[in-house]
Amino acid sequence: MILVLNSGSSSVKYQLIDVEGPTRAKGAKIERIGEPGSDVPDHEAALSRVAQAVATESAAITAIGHRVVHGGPRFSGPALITDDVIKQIEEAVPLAPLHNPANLAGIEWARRWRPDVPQVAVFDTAFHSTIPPAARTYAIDREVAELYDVRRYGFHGTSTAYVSRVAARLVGQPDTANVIVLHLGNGASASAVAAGRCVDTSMGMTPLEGLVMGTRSGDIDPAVIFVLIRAGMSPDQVEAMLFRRSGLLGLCGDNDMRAVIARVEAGDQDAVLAYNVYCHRLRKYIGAYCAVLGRVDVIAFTGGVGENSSLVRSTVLAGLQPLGIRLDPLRNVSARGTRIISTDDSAVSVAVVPTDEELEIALETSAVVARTKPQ
Ligand SMILES: Nc1ncnc2c1ncn2[C@@H]1O[C@H](COP(=O)(O)OP(=O)(O)O)[C@@H](O)[C@H]1O
Ligand SMILES: CC(=O)OP(=O)(O)O
Ligand SMILES: [Mg+2]
Repeated sequence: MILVLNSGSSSVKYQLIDVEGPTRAKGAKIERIGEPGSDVPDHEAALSRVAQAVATESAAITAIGHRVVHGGPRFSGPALITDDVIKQIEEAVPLAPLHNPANLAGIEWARRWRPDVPQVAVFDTAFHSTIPPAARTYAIDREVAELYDVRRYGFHGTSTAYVSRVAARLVGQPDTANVIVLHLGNGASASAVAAGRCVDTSMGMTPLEGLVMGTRSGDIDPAVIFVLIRAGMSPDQVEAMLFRRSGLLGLCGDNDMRAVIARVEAGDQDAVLAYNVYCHRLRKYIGAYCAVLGRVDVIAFTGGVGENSSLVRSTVLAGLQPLGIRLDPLRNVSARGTRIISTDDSAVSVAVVPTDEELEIALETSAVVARTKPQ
C-alpha cells in the first residue's frame, strides 16, 4: 500500500492507495492549517493526524509518495528521495514560495515517521519537461537565463498528465488526441498536450504566471514590479502581494470562487469585475492553445472550479462556436463525474474530468520503487 502525501501551503491531503486494484483504503484533506480559529496550528500537527488516521494500516505501507511542486532544473521524472534530492527541492524554494516549504515539511516528517520505507518525490514540473524550446524560452538575455536557469517550468503537471490521458481515452483517441487541460483550483493553469506530450503551459518559472488565480495575479507586465519597487515597496512586499493578495482576492476580497459567484449573483460590482477578469484571461489562453495545437480534439476542465462550476465553463466558452466549440447547456449543468459536456456536433469535444493527483502519485511512486529495488 502506498501512502500519498500532498502537503500544501494551507492543507495536507493524504490517501492510502493499493495500486494493484487500484483501491483506496482511506484518505482525507486537513484544511485551514495555521489560520485564525483553526484547531490545526501547523504542518507538524496536521501530519500527526495523518499518522493517527493510518495507524492500523501502518505496517502495510510499503512506500510514501509526495507531491512536490517545483523540482528545479534537474528532474524530468519522479525521484527516490535522498539527501541530495531534498537539497534540490530546497534550492527551488524561492521559485515556489507558497508550495515547496510545505512539501519539504511533509517529506521531513515522513522520513522521521517511517525511516524504513522508501520515499518518492513526484514533481509538478516533470510532465512539462517535453515543452519545446520555442515555448519554454523567455526572450531575455541568454547568458542571464542560463546562469539562473530562467525558463518556463510549468506546474500542475501530475494533474495535467492524468486528466489529458483520461480525456484522450474519453474521446476514443488515447494515443493521438490533442488536449487543452484547464486545471482551475486554488492555483490555475492551462496546458496544451499533443498526443500525450505537453507542448505549452501557462505557468512559468514560478506558479505565478498565466491565469488569474485565487490569490495570485497571473500575467502582468513585468515592469509593474519595478514601478512598485521605485515607488517604495520592497521586493518581498511586491512578491507577497502578487502571490498572496492578488487574483480574485486582490480584486474583490474573496479568493473562493463559490463566494465570488454568490456575490456576482447578488450584483456586487467588485465581484463582477473579478469574475470577468478571471474568465477573460481563461478564454484568451484557450484561443492561444487552439493556435498552438492547430487541431484540438478535447478541452478538459478540472480542479475545484473546473469540475464544479458550470457557470465558469459556460461563461468561458460562450462565443467560441467559430472555433468549433459548442457547449451543450443541459449536459453542462446536469451530469456528474467524468463526462462530455459538448454537443454531439461540436468539432471540439468539451469534457469535465475530476483530477486524481493522488492516484497518479501512487502509480509513479510504485514504479520508482519497483525500478530501484535491488535485483
Ligand atoms: N461548486 C463550486 N463552484 C465554484 N467553485 C468551486 C466549487 N467548488 C469548489 N470550488 C472552488 O475550487 C477551488 C479549490 O479547488 P481545489 O482544486 O479543490 O483546490 P486545491 O488547489 O487545494 O487542490 C476554490 O476556489 C473553490 O472555491
Ligand atoms: C502549483 C500550484 O499552483 O498548485 P496549487 O493549485 O495546489 O496551489
Ligand atoms: Mg490542487
